[in-house]
Amino acid sequence: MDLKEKAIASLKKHASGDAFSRLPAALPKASVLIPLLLRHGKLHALLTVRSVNLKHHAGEVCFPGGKSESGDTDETHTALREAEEEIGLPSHTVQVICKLFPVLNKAGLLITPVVAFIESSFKPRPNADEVSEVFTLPLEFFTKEADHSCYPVPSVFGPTHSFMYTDPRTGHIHQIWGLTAALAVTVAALALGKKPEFELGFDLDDPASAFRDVLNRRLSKL
Ligand SMILES: CC(C)(COP(=O)(O)O)[C@@H](O)C(=O)NCCC(=O)NCCSC(=O)CC(=O)O
Ligand SMILES: Nc1ncnc2c1ncn2[C@@H]1O[C@H](COP(=O)(O)O)[C@@H](OP(=O)(O)O)[C@H]1O
Ligand SMILES: [Mg+2]
Repeated sequence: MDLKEKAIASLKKHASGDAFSRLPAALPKASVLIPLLLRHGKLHALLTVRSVNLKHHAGEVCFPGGKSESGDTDETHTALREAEEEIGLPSHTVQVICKLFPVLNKAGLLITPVVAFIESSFKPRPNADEVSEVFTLPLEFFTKEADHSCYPVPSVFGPTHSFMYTDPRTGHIHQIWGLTAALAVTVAALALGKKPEFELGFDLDDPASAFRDVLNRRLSKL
């Protein structure tokens, strides 16, 4: 099996399917697309920098995504629609792999991560109202200790992870932390079949249990 096939097989083992379709319908929902691609024979992930003019998470690094709209058929549709709106990613060129377990953010938004492969030749067209920059980085970056720090402050699940990534293409230094870092670490570990060099805070052999526990704890407080 090549790198991409291995990643797909491994990610699919952790697919949540529709296990969470019976959560309270009143919970506001959002999706993020975690776009993976092959570059120079390695798996990479694509991230965006949010416009500084946005009301929420201004200037932060995040995956393409956003809130569910009434016309969306499901969580995957939301992720693909948002990625098309934000970075001009044509939905028909995306190979969706699976949905992972949803996470509840501090604002009470239930966020479903949708993992997908995109074409290596994709050229982003950022929508300047929402996205100021798009960059890709090797997925294995999220398994290394070198540019990583961890704070005991609880994030969506486990402690808060933070990475400082210097993009060799632009020289820009990006901080990737909180929800986005947690998702990136999880997907990197699953797709590469490689435990991070640092303590993650949950069992990688069964991330679903960690997600479910945190979600149930948060839901019981709503
Ligand atoms: C997917 C969102 C939650 C909603 O999309 P939209 O704002 O409508 O475009 C998006 O805001 C998002 O991905 N936010 C997280 C960005 C991030 O990871 N920032 C780091 C710290 S905040 C955090 O960890 C999560 C939290 O708020 O609980
Ligand atoms: N054309 C536009 N101009 C400015 N902001 C826009 C916009 N379209 C969407 N937004 C804002 O961008 C944010 C993300 O939207 P989405 O969920 O579609 O990704 C939302 O704001 P906040 O979440 O910051 O309040 C939304 O109001
Ligand atoms: Mg968005």
